Amino acid sequence: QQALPNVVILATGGTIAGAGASAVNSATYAAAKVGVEKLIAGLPELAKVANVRGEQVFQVASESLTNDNLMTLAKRVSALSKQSDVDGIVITHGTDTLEETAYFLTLTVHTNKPIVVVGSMRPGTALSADGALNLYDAVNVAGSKDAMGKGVLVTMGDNIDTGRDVSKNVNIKTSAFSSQWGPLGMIVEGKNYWFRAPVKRHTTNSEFNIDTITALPPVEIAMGYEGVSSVAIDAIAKSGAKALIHGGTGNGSVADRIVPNLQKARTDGVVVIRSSRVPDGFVIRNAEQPDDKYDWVVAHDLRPQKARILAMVALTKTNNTKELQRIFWEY
Ligand SMILES: NC(=O)CC[C@H](N)C(=O)O
Repeated sequence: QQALPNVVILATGGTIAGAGASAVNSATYAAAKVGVEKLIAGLPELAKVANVRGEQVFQVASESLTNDNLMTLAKRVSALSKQSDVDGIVITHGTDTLEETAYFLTLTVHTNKPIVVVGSMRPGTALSADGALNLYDAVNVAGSKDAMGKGVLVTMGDNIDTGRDVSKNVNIKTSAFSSQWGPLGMIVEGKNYWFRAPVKRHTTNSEFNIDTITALPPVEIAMGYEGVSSVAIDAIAKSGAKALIHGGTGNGSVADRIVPNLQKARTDGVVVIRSSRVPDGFVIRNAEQPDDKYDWVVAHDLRPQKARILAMVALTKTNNTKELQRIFWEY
């Protein structure tokens, strides 16, 4: 149909493509089973709001996605976004690492067109499955002119969140996804209701571009906890990692006994980035630890797994810690 927007669904697997043995299997099921053609055929309402076509990019549970997968997906999104016969792109994705992929696309794909990442918490075979409405919402948003220029979006549970801010904060429940700074809006019966817009740099305003990224450097994460030892930090420092994200306690605090190990990692050329295991709030530079003195970077409000994504992308351009800190403030 002429009047409808053209939306491409890139399917990667996850529970939204999952199947259980019976309708009561909401938690015990196999992810990444149903192909994109079947997903589209199972939701005839999509054809009323967009000309939809699908591509099966992967068929995996998202915890198994690799950096290479991430680049393959982003390059495909970028290529499609340049096509005049594509108005918007939806990526169906497992929810476990959806927030990381959404942030990666936010940082690296240069387009104004809506890109929407979506998943579900229950397989389509389950009672009260959430995937159908989430996908319907995603296609609606991807085909909407008013969603243009807002970066990469996530439609879960009627909300429209930014790919940057959103995280999986609950497992099991369908209300799994939220952003500490709030959603941008809601979608109800196919209509978008916007309440705010993102201020962090994204997509067309990003200094990073997937079209010119050929490899992502290894970046690892070490957690902070009572009784922490230097085992993880020392192993990471020796592994060839270009950066180490420390998911510290509280405001990114670091146990005094492992500070020398982190200092050594830094002296040996590993970028040390202080994040926090506390989901919300943000890490203050030179509070808890003297970051200027140690030449460490703070992760702003990014959780360790999001800080890792930004660090990998930023390190494709620079390993200067002043530049990296600027990047962590801006994106
Ligand atoms: N709800 C889900 O999508 C989780 C399924 C699976 N662990 C994944 O992330 O792909």
